[in-house]
Amino acid sequence: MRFETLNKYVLKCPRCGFETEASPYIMRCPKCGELLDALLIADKVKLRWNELRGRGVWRYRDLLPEPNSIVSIGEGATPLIRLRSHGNAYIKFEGTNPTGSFKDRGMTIGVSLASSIGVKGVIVASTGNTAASAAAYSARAGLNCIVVLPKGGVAKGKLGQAILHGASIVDIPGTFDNALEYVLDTVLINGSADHINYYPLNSINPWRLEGQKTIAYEVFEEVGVPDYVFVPVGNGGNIYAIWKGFRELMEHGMIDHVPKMIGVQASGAAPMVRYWNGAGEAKIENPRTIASAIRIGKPVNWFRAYRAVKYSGGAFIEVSDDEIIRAQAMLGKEGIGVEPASAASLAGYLKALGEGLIGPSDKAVLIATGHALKDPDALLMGNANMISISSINELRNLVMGNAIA
Ligand SMILES: Cc1ncc(COP(=O)(O)O)c(C=O)c1O
Ligand SMILES: N[C@@H](CCOP(=O)(O)O)C(=O)O
Repeated sequence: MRFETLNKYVLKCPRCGFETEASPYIMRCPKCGELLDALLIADKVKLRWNELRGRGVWRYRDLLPEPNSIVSIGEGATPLIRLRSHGNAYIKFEGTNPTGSFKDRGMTIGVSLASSIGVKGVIVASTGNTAASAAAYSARAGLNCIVVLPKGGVAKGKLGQAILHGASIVDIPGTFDNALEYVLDTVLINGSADHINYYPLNSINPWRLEGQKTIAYEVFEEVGVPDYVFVPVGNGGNIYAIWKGFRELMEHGMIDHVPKMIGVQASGAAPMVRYWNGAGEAKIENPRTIASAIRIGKPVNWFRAYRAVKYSGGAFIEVSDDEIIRAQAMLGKEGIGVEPASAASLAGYLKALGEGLIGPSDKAVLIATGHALKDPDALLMGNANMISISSINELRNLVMGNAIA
């Protein structure tokens, strides 16, 4: 069956070269099992960069799937904020997306596609943000949504969002890696989801990642090609998507090189760093970190993430939970509220600067993937500037006087 909405794409296996007509359902290579890349066919793309209209993800529709009807809540067009403390570093603040994370860029494409192929609902495994986003977009589309979560492993804000948007919440014992295994074993047969009424929208789905690649397009419009892009890495889809976006700009003659992609992981959950350093497979058991969004031991997109870093000339680095929390507080002092996983990109940037991996004059974009309100417990662990008073006079003294530093 031919899918008109995807007709400017082909699906290709990056490992064995298998190629097939684009389909919303086929996600893994039927020959070797690798995740398939959705590649634009150059002569089917009519890119009119100077005529781009609108804001956000769909501004770049020339380079995206084009479903008949679009399910959108206003995703993308996030601010790029220059750090006061480090003038060559810019925060791409994905926390301003409709559900507070970069996942919305992908869900607008994924849920639009799900809607146009006529499934009953969507299904995801999640550490929380994918669940919140899938729940909101499927509610918008009038589709059911099943979210499979590691019991006790999801921050309250995200769980609350999934509840608010009416998702069916299934929790399982174990980690996110177990949850994803449950979902993939349920929905994929020979790498395809064509037999099932619930459309999988984790990052194995190459169409969802097409939405996330628009981060690269926005960065390009805002500051050109930075020297480095720092990305927190969990399941590994986002760093690949951003690299793919820059690669496509290069393939269409808009730029002549891509930025070096730096994948940042928490040291207790750093399978990509382990693989990068030649210390074993990109897998660890029992990942541990305060940054629950990236508490992932077996990144399903490990090969995609690896290619993004390797072919851009970047690196994978790890940061401790203390460094993450310090970076979160530092951003807080600049008025930018991010959840712990998102602060990993600043923590990684500071580490890379400190170790001389990058220089202070290099232009770096740090992807701040999710909003601070996602994880209120992490915020409440910080040192509060709380002062208890019991009279108006005490407040007057504070305001008039010297009691507040
Ligand atoms: C806030 C946040 N940051 C970073 C990540 C990591 O992204 P990826 O899984 O695409 O590597 C996730 C989810 O995985 C996330 O929710
Ligand atoms: N942090 C993610 C983990 C799942 O990643 P996905 O990109 O495969 O959906 C989440 O928010 O659940």
